[in-house]
Amino acid sequence: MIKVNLDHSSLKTVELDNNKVKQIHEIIKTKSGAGNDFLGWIEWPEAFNKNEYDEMKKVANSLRSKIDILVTIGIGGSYLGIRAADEMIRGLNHSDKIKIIYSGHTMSSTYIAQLSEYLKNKKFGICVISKSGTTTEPGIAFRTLEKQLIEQSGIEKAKELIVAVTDGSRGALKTLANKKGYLTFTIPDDIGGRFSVLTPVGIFPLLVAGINTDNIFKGAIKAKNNLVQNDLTNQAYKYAAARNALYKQGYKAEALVTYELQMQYINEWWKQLFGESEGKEGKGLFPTSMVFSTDLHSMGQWVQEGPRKVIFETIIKIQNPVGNLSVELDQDNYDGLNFLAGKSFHEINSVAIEGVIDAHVNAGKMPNIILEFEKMDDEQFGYLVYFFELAVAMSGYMMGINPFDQPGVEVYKHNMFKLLGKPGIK
Ligand SMILES: O=P(O)(O)OC[C@H]1O[C@H](O)[C@H](O)[C@@H](O)[C@@H]1O
Repeated sequence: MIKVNLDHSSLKTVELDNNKVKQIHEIIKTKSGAGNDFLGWIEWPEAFNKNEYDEMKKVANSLRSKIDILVTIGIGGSYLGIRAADEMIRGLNHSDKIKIIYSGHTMSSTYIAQLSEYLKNKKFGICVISKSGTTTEPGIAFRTLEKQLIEQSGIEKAKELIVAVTDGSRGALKTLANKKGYLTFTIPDDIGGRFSVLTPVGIFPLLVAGINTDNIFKGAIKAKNNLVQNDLTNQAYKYAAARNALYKQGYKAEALVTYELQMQYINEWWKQLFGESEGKEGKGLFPTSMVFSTDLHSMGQWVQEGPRKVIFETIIKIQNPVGNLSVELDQDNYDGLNFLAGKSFHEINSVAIEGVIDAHVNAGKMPNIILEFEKMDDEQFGYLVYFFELAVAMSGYMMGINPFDQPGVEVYKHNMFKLLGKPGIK
């Protein structure tokens, strides 16, 4: 369901380090590398707690009958994957009765004030998500919106409308939820935040959104069963080895490019996955992203003629679109576009992809890795999550770092707490 095409990458097969891939495959398989206590995502698509899943389905169904809006409150791994899945699967203008609104990923006073205003007199529920249970952004957003929900619905009703997803036993959010009588679902200890979208972090809100999460798991299991080879025939490893080979040649950044507007948050989710996993010890490709053809009209000039050997592109190409409209024939043809009449939008988008690849690779000397995706639905979402998680494990180990920690993120948090006067922080 994902094929890696290196025809336009300028890489020769010998530049991909098959031996290293084989060694690291053993390390991943035997769980003997750095950060090996965070490999729970490997078995998760089959090993997840089925009773908890059934319970989540029940709670989500009951919540669907009581609300119009689900406000999820979370940041980083407790935010991006949910939005990525929702927008990719349901689309940007869907007709499902439940709308998801995201909060807790900003401390912008304007954003929270406007959201709070918007939620006045609306039927909403809250899913507050934090693995550590101590993150400031979701913590303060929850204080505000929880209070509003209680005021709007009364304390007893609010208890039915608030669900927390957090650690099974530790953290302030777990304590708070227990004390106040809010339902909780568990993020396993051995799955880090950025690897957690297939845990209750993503699955519970997506169930509330009416998304078929069985199909998401089906896709993830398919990936788990497909991506078993210990060498470059494994497509996730091939992608990891290719980006490492370009990194070795001196490239500093990788832009993930999608031609599908509703996959913009796949890009955002991917940026956290690769950025937090690899940006360590002075190493790591800078993960950036673009949406084409939108950004060709703003970034296209830089990509075509800016400095070379800085950035390479990884293009997501969708084989089968969801809908397939065609351009209409217009009698007057004032815009001169009748030469496109009868052609489908997908055909035109696909031709654009070919044209752009040719312009960027041949004229622009910009390597392109192509990721061929079969489609853009629930099953494909599960597949791509597993694919990229396995790829980043391989890629991070190839770079010689621990892909499963994020020590650098703590530095800003410490400074912020110090400036805000948090007790016990010097
Ligand atoms: O889920 P939480 O514990 O609230 O964490 C949310 C996010 O914030 C942290 O700063 C980490 O760097 C991320 O990896 C994490 O996804």
